[in-house]
Parts: sequence; structure tokens; C-alpha cells
Amino acid sequence: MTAEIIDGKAFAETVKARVGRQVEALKKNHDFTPGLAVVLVGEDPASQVYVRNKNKSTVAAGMKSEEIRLADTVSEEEVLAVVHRLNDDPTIHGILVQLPLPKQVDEMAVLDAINPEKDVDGFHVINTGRQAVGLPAMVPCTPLGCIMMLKDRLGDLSGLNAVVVGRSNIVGKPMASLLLAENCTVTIAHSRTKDLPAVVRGADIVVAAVGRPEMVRGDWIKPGATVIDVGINRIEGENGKTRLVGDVAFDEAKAVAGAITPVPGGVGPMTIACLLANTVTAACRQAGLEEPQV
Ligand SMILES: NC(=O)C1=CN([C@@H]2O[C@H](COP(=O)(O)OP(=O)(O)OC[C@H]3O[C@@H](n4cnc5c(N)ncnc54)[C@H](OP(=O)(O)O)[C@@H]3O)[C@@H](O)[C@H]2O)C=CC1
Ligand SMILES: Nc1nc(=O)c2c([nH]1)NC[C@@H]1CN(c3ccc(C(=O)N[C@@H](CCC(=O)O)C(=O)O)cc3)C=[N+]21
Ligand SMILES: [Mg+2]
Repeated sequence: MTAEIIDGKAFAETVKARVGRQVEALKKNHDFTPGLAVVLVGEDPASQVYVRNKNKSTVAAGMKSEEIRLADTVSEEEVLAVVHRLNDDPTIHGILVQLPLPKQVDEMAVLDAINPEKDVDGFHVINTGRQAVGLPAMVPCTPLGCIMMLKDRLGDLSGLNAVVVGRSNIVGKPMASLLLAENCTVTIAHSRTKDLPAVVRGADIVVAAVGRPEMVRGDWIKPGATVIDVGINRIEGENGKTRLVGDVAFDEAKAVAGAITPVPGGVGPMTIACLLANTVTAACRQAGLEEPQV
């Protein structure tokens, strides 16, 4: 058996095209343009790639895009001042502060300062709590993109055994919460989990969000399972060039799974597409407009 490769890049293009049509309708019918601001602290090259991709996609969808770059020596007060300015800017409907932040800046304090209505990452505790109890919320982009790919492939997720490897606030925990809301039986595994391979072998759905290159092996995968690989790891290839790999040993897992997302071209592009979709949602809520159904 060889797994179906889930084409996150192609899926993301369809989502971005829909967002583009929605933005066009908002401009035409309401003279209204959604705006997204991304705050990038420091020079981390990977983060710069993400920010560039986001910026390009935002502009391609017809939205306003503002990019704020701050030195990695910046003080917490300066970051908070930028967030407050963006909270007060009526042309900005979405604010994303790229993580991680340098150690002198308290991440929780910065996330807490973002107006929850503009929190397109869905990382504010207000949005986390609203999502957890089933109220309308901004939902974190990476887990949202994973759910969209799972539902596209599997339809109803009710009753499926889902194992999420990783419990970060930005991926693992919200992923588990969204799978629970889809009526999965959810297990969250982490660095203290005993016999991780055995836990993963029970899964109909595996979501790997660990940050360890190719840690999840093929013989951990139940035959026919759906594997979502969130990991983005740069490793040294044979020829000295760096290449991007996920948290799953792709070739091994592909031989056993029913479907699997590749890295690159899987979860990453869907994250960006969901960010744009969240920005339109946030903008419409702030302006008191219905989201255009186009
Ligand atoms: N494609 C995308 O859009 C995105 C990709 N990413 C990528 O996803 C990955 C995870 O990101 P993030 O959640 O921020 O990472 P974190 O480092 O914040 O969390 C990693 C999690 O993995 C767990 N873990 C670490 N080692 C092991 C192990 N040996 N066995 C079991 N569990 C382990 C940790 O457990 P413990 O809590 O016990 O320490 C922790 O919960 C990274 O590669 C990141 O680059 C992240 C965001 C978006
Ligand atoms: N506040 C905040 N929100 C985030 O959502 C957030 C963050 N901070 N910090 C870093 C992680 C990582 N992340 C990625 C998004 C897209 C790709 C992506 O587009 N990847 C492409 C291309 C990658 C490449 O070639 O470099 C792919 O996988 O095909 C990757 C990683 C969002 N994150
Ligand atoms: Mg920090």
C-alpha cells in the first residue's frame, strides 16, 4: 500500500482564491479593504521566509499588508507600543506577532495585549477559551488548516482515534481541542509519554507537532491511518545543502499510511491560507459586515 499524498499547496491555492474573491466583493460592495499587520522581531532567516510568504499572499489576495520589523534587542515596552498602535489603527483588522520572541520580551504579555478581535493567530486566552467552550472564536491557523485537510480527506471525523504528538500552546493544544470539537477520541502525547510508538499505533489520525526531524517512524503508523506532519525542520543534506523535513519519516510512513501530508507543500501553505481567511473573518466582524459567500 502506498499513501495518497495530501496536496496542501493546491488546497491552499483554492482557499486563497476564495479569500481573494471575498476581498474583491468587500471592496466593490462596501468600499472596504481588510488589513493584516505582521510583526517580526529579529533576523531569524526561517521566520523571514514565512513573513515574506505571508506578505506576498496577503497582497495577492487584495488586502492591505503592513510589515513591522524590530531588532532582536527591542524592549518589551517597544513591542507593546507597536501592538497598541495596531490595535488603534482602524485600517488594520488582523495582527500577527511572529513567535518565538527574544528572551527579554514576555510572549504572554505581548499576546495578551493584542485586541482579541484582531487576534488572527487565535493565541489570545480569550480566543483559546471561546474555542474550548464552543463560542465563535478566532481559531489558530495551523490547527485549522490541519482540520480542513482531514475533513476534506475523511469527511466526518466522529469517533476516530486521533493522537496529537506535541502540546505547545500554538499547535498541539489547539489541535487537540479542534479534534475534540469534531468528536474524535483525542490523545495528547509529549516528551513524558510512555511508549510513544504504541500510543501512535492506536491512531486513525496522527498529527505530529514535535520539532524533531523524522522522529515518527513508519512502523509506528497503523495501516491506512491519516498522517498530518506539522514539523518544519531544516537539516543538512548529503550534498551539504540544507533541506526541509517534517517530524515524520516520510518515505517509511508513506508505505503504511492511507494518506499523508508532505513537507514542504503540506501544512505550511494551509497555515498561510487560513491566516488570510481569518483576517477576512476578523475584518467583517469588526466592520459589522457579513462575510461574502463567493
Ligand atoms: N507548518 C506550520 O505552519 C507550522 C509548523 N511548526 C513546526 O511544528 C513543530 C512543532 O512546533 P511547536 O509546537 O511550536 O514546538 P514546541 O517546541 O513548542 O513543542 C514541541 C512539543 O513536542 C514535544 N516533544 C518534544 N520532544 C518529544 C519527544 N521526544 N517525544 C514526544 N514529544 C516530544 C514537547 O513535549 P513537552 O511539552 O513535554 O516538552 C512539546 O510539547 C516545529 O517543527 C515547528 O517548526 C510550528 C508552527 C506552524
Ligand atoms: N505567531 C506565529 N504564528 C504562526 O503561525 C507561526 C509563528 N508565529 N512562528 C513560526 C511558525 C511556523 N509557521 C509556518 C508557516 C508557514 C510555513 C510555510 O509556508 N511553509 C512552506 C514553505 C517553507 C519553506 O520553503 O521555507 C511549506 O511547508 O511548504 C512554515 C511555517 C508559522 N508559525
Ligand atoms: Mg521569550
